[in-house]
Amino acid sequence: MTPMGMGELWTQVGSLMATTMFIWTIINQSFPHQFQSHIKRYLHKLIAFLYPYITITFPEFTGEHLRRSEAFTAIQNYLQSKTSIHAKRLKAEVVKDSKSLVLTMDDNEEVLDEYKGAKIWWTSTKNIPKTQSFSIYPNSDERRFYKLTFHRRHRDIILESFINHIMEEGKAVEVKNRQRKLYMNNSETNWWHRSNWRHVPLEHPSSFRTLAMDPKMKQEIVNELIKFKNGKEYYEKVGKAWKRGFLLYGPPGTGKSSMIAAMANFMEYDVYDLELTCVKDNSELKKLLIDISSKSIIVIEDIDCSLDLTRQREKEEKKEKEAIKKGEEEEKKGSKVTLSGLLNFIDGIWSSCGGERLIIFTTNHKEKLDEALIRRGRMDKHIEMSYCGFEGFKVLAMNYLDVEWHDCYDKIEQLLEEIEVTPADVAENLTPKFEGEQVNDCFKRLVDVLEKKKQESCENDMKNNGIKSNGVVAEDAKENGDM
Ligand SMILES: Nc1ncnc2c1ncn2[C@@H]1O[C@H](COP(=O)(O)OP(=O)(O)OP(=O)(O)O)[C@@H](O)[C@H]1O
Ligand SMILES: [Mg+2]
Repeated sequence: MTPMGMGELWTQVGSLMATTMFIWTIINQSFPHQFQSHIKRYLHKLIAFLYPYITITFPEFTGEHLRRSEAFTAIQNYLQSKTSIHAKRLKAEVVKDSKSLVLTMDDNEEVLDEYKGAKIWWTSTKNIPKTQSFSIYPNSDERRFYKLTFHRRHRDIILESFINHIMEEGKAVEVKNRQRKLYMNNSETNWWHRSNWRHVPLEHPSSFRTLAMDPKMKQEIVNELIKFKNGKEYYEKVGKAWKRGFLLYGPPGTGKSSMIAAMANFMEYDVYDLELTCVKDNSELKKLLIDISSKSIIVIEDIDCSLDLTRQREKEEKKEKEAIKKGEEEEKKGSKVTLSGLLNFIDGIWSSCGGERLIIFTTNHKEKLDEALIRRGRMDKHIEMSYCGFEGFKVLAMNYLDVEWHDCYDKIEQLLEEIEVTPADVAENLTPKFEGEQVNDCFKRLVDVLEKKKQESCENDMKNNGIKSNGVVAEDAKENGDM
């Protein structure tokens, strides 16, 4: 049956119902009471025979506080693709937190859907307000509904699995369409801005395709992320909170921040950039943690610089004594977050609320960090971001110059084996400096820079060896009593 056919059927059924009501009134007046119950039963059978459809209504707002219904939003998202293909009258709406316009079917439009062989009709309707009144809330009469109509023989399929199916599909579309956010912790909360986090849209273009690093390692990380994303049941089975810690370490400019952005884009997660020095104490840290949603990455960049957490346990006693000496005045300054507070943040009982989270620390000096902070289980995977190798260079050349191979590649490969240069340096030299700069010129600049670096490093080696050998000569001379 076409959607139009369905509409026509309803019109006919409407007039049939009116006729039935009319006959019913006559029966009520003319027939004795004992006949009425028989007639009533047959009339119900007749109506059910003529109209074997069931309707479920999903209103837009629910509850006393007129909250937007989750089911309505899920259906709106679920119907998007079907609406744009089948509906003739569409409505384009800007929906909160969505990165693009959402196309919905216009009022009184009808869309046919199918699920496991069952035909389903979706209609969008709106209650017209009877009275005009001013209110900050939508008029109680002026509410939209989605109506779901299906044949009663499909009752089980619809109620048992179709409703769950649309909720899941709708939520998945919402996650895909939402504008992801980059949050930073708010050092000042006041009565007009009480949230612990501020946010901006997350629009970093980094991806695993553009990341220059060992391809094997890259693939390993991607596989691990996929496993994590699909790991809800696995984490439940092993009785662990659904989160994973990554430690990214390596010299400046090797792509640690770019890796975080690539991970966020790949996972479609929000990023919470936690600046520890702005957090007053451990209890504020806990409050921040509670406000973090699931499907997110919590990042603490340069963890070795954030707080004096490095080898803190060793220093603990010494520090305590110093604190007493300096008095309370001194303690009031800066952050009072302790190592144990941070450890609790990562894997304490509170850290499991929310679920589906990655925690990433970055550092330039892994060796400076306290063992407890980075042990497996807290920072499950340690990823070294290192100097640019030939494979990484090829990715950068493709990104920046769209070149797969060039005559100078052999030379560059050899140079990259001999010297240490960061991907950031390589990228900078491959970037055309003016409109129309030739690929050859960019490669020549890079080769020149690499050769210069090689020469500098040779000179440094020679100098160091010289000092060393002079030193040895001096020592030998001392031993022999020549000096
Ligand atoms: N591995 C890489 N792949 C692609 N681009 C890179 C890579 N490493 C660095 N870059 C380029 O260099 C710039 C700086 O890199 P990034 O900020 O990721 O380095 P970092 O390791 O976080 O440095 P820092 O330790 O100073 O924070 C990036 O904007 C990016 O363009
Ligand atoms: Mg960085």
